Amino acid sequence: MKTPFFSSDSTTQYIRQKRLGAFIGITMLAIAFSLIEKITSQQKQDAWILGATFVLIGVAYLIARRGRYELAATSFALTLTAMIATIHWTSKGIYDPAMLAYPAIIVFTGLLCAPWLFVLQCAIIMLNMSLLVLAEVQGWRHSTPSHVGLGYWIDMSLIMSTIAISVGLIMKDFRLALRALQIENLRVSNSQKEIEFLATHDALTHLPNRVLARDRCSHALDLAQRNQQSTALIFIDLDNFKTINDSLGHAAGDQLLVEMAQRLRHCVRQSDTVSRQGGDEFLIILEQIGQAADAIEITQKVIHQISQPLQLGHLNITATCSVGIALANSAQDDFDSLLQRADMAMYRAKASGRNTFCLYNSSMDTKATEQLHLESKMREALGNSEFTLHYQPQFDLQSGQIIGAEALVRWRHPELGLVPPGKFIPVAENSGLIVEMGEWIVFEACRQAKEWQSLGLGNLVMGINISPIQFRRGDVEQLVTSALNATGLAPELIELELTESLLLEDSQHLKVILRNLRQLGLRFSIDDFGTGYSNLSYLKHFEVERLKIDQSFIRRLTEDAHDEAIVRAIIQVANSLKLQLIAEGIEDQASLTRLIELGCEQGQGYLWSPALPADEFQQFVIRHQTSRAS
Ligand SMILES: Nc1nc2c(ncn2[C@@H]2O[C@H](COP(=O)(O)O[C@H]3[C@@H](O)[C@H](n4cnc5c(=O)[nH]c(N)nc54)O[C@@H]3COP(=O)(O)O)[C@@H](O)[C@H]2O)c(=O)[nH]1
Repeated sequence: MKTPFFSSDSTTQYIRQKRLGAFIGITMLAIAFSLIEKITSQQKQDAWILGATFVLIGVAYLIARRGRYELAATSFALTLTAMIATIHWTSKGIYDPAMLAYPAIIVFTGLLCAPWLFVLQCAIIMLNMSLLVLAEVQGWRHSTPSHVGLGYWIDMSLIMSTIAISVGLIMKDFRLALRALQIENLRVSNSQKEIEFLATHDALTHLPNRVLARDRCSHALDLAQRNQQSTALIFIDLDNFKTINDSLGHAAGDQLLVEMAQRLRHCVRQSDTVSRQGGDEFLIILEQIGQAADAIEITQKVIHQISQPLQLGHLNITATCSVGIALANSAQDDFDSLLQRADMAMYRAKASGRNTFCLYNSSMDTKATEQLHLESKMREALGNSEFTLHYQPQFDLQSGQIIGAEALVRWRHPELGLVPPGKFIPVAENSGLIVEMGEWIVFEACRQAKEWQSLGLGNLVMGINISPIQFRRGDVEQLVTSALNATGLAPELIELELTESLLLEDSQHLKVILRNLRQLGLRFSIDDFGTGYSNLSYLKHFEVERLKIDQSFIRRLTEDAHDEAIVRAIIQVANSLKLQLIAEGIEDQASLTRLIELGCEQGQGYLWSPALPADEFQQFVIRHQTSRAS
């Protein structure tokens, strides 16, 4: 139902209810005064009418108190109309001061009652006045002007003050409603501005988003074309942002992004655009630049600024970034093509060790196409069972016993032949395919280990390489648990080989997974130990059983004093941390002898055997065990 006041929301409803009470109260007071005056001046008829009206309005008041506001307002309006009409006919007709109350009653009904009542009331008043005038004109009734005296003054004053107070209240409501309307308008216009801003800007950093960056870049490309200049797109990706976010929390991550956004803004001119693409990726569009050297200079400034220390809570953090630069060099270049090239260059910068930049060149396209080609072949290979596992035996150097095997994946492609893992594992990692491939590897390695155990080959520990990407994108805990359940292999016979770079991420998520797997009984080793980082503090946070000395140190062990020094240091670290140690890549007797002298306990390498297909490995172990027994 349509309501006669501003709107039907709860605020106006409240105002209407409050006003109904006030109007009834004021009117009852005025009628009470008038009633006293009529009684004292012996105007019995008027006194009866006023008395009846007082009672009826009192009833309306009680109805309102019970929450039936519509009914209360209707009875109040009709009672007043009936009272005035009756007074006109019983008292001084058209000369009666009660005539003055009509406008107030009309306003009241218009404000508080239903529209139909307003129309009905106006019709009743018009009809009543017409009949009064008709009666006067026809001489059926003769109205005498009011006697001007105290009674007249009281009637007029009561009517006028009732109207004045009611109008005053209405004006107050009106002003309140106007103010509410203004505030609402302001709020709407602010929200509209905010929506417009967010359509083109990033909510966290307030930098232009990709939509605006695209627009600015197109504009810059047009301008550069006209002025025979170039446009550079710089793609910035913060290194290890996920680690910071995971370990310090999202609030700290947000603070870092806001700070980095400000630093980037300070690196460029006002006319250049700094944009946030999402996550930890930013873009800079350099307008009207002359040559690549200009973009490189700004990129170096960016790398320097980003690597300045930053206070996050109580920690002093140093962030770094990897940057790709692409320069527009033809009229066909657009935002998307530039972005794709800058992105490729950024990945190249990441691959070459992070905290550096790379300028795009066309050879990257060839490499990228090759990788895409390999990636699609790998997807097919997974379906066609072209992957297989080879196993390299691992030895106890004192006893000469085989203690385990490392599972190493191989790809036999029908046309490409045997593709080395060094070529396809990085592509699988970049594309995320390593997750699916890794699932197959874990299941197959567990199945094979169980089979050998059942065949009586002994309790060989199976080493399985797990890529950091599997921890980030896959569910390693779930994977290993289901592989163990499915094959029935004892968890102690599995060793997951982790990379140093993974443990350096120091993520809470990783700690939880490793702790849960350790509780199952699994072992862990650190692969390629010694190649990565001098800071070994991560060994405190992650419990591992074994370090694997990288083969690059073993290869020149007997020729290079440096390598020997490193191997000796690693052996000392392992001894003091009470960790097992295995040297990989042992190819000759001299290296083996030296390693035993230095105190290394375990080894693997071509000296004994390369990684072998499962059946050959089985024969190898049987031969080895037989020769040792005889
Ligand atoms: N995530 C996974 N990564 C895997 C898996 N299988 C292999 N890989 C990784 O690929 C890289 C290359 O592996 P591969 O070509 O198999 O080379 C391994 C050995 O064959 C080789 N090796 C062993 N002994 C010798 C030796 O005496 N001389 C010599 N020149 N090479 C030798 O070394 C590689 C051992 O690698 P790792 O112990 O892992 O460091 C390699 O990085 C593999 O990790 C997989 O299933 N998942």
